[in-house]
Amino acid sequence: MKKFDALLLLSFGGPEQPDDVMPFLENVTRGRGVPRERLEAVAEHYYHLGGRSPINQCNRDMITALDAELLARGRDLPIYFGNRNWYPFVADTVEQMYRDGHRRVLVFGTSAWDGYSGSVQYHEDIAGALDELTRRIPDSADDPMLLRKLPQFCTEPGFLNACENAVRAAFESLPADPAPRLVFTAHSIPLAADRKYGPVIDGRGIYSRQVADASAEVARRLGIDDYDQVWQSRSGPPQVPWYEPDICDHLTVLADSGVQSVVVFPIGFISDHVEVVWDLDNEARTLCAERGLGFLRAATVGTDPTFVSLIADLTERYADSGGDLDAPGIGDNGQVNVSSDVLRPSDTSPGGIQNFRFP
Ligand SMILES: CC1=C(CCC(=O)O)c2cc3nc(cc4[nH]c(cc5[nH]c(cc1n2)c(C)c5CCC(=O)O)c(CCC(=O)O)c4C)C(CCC(=O)O)=C3C
Ligand SMILES: [Fe+2]
Repeated sequence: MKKFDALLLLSFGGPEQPDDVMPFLENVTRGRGVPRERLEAVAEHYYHLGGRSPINQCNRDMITALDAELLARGRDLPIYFGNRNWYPFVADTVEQMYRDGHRRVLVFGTSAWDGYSGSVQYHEDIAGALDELTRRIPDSADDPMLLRKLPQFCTEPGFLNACENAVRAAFESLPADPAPRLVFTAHSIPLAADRKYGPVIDGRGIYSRQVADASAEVARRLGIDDYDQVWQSRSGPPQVPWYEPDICDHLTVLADSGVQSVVVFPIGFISDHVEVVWDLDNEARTLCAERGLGFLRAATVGTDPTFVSLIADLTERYADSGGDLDAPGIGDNGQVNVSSDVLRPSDTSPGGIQNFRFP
């Protein structure tokens, strides 16, 4: 039986220079009904940052940190980098991995959450890249490749620990009195989109419930009873309902109600990309400055050793437990041939462990 012998870090991608911005945004929004005006407004955010998103560098930093951690554990597992929306595109990376001889590949996706954007869309990316591989290298059918997507990690203690560390560090850097208000934020999505990925409980889909549950758990660990969990970076046509309140509207309400300072923690994202450095560090911070509301944005989990360690744990947990090509592909949740001693209850959920193979 072949062993998993490489890891693919699969992410969103971002532009590297001003000329990349519009083509990148067109890739992101193709077929998604985002109004042109919203696209142009978002392009401005990227231009303000020099036409460059920090996301690719964040991911490269993660690869460096993870590489060191895996080596320290005695695992020599090359890590490759592929994206959905910009270079290096995942189909090119998967082709390169194939040409380099890898046939059993683990995939780490850079979103913690279930639902379409965080999980299903990454599954589509993997399936699409494999499909493309069979066109680019028709012979690959005779010597096929298996990609195994590691599970969503929003309930993993390693992730929650890293979140807790980030928020605690923010609070410790501020005077304790008056206590700042803790505000969690994540990417808003349309209510209808959320309800497509369940189970739906009290009208909410899995993504919004996971964000609420993870926020509650981080607050509980910190002994904070009173906090808010809000949304950010809404797009889409105005008549379509998305999750609210928006972070900026909410900060206005807090300022009006006499709150003096806030710690904003972007629990929805793992690195300091544009939604964080523009929407929070710029828009939300400016609004707070105008309102006289103290603002501190807690760090994303980034390359916190606790978080890097979690990814290494996930890698090790699933690397040694079978890579047979007769394992079921996507849609066959719960039947992937992971040995039962490592299988977690959440592995059999849609965001759990998934094998993808040709075709
Ligand atoms: C849930 C979620 C995550 C978290 C899960 C995950 O991390 O994957 C996430 C992450 C990200 N979203 C990002 C950027 C963008 N998202 C957009 C649009 C949208 N996001 C959505 C949801 C999410 N997005 C949705 C429902 C849309 C509407 C269009 C659609 O239904 O797909 C648009 C188009 C313009 C606009 O409308 O804002 C852009 C440019 C970047 C990269 C930032 C950088 O470049 O540094 C990252 C990490
Ligand atoms: Fe997004």
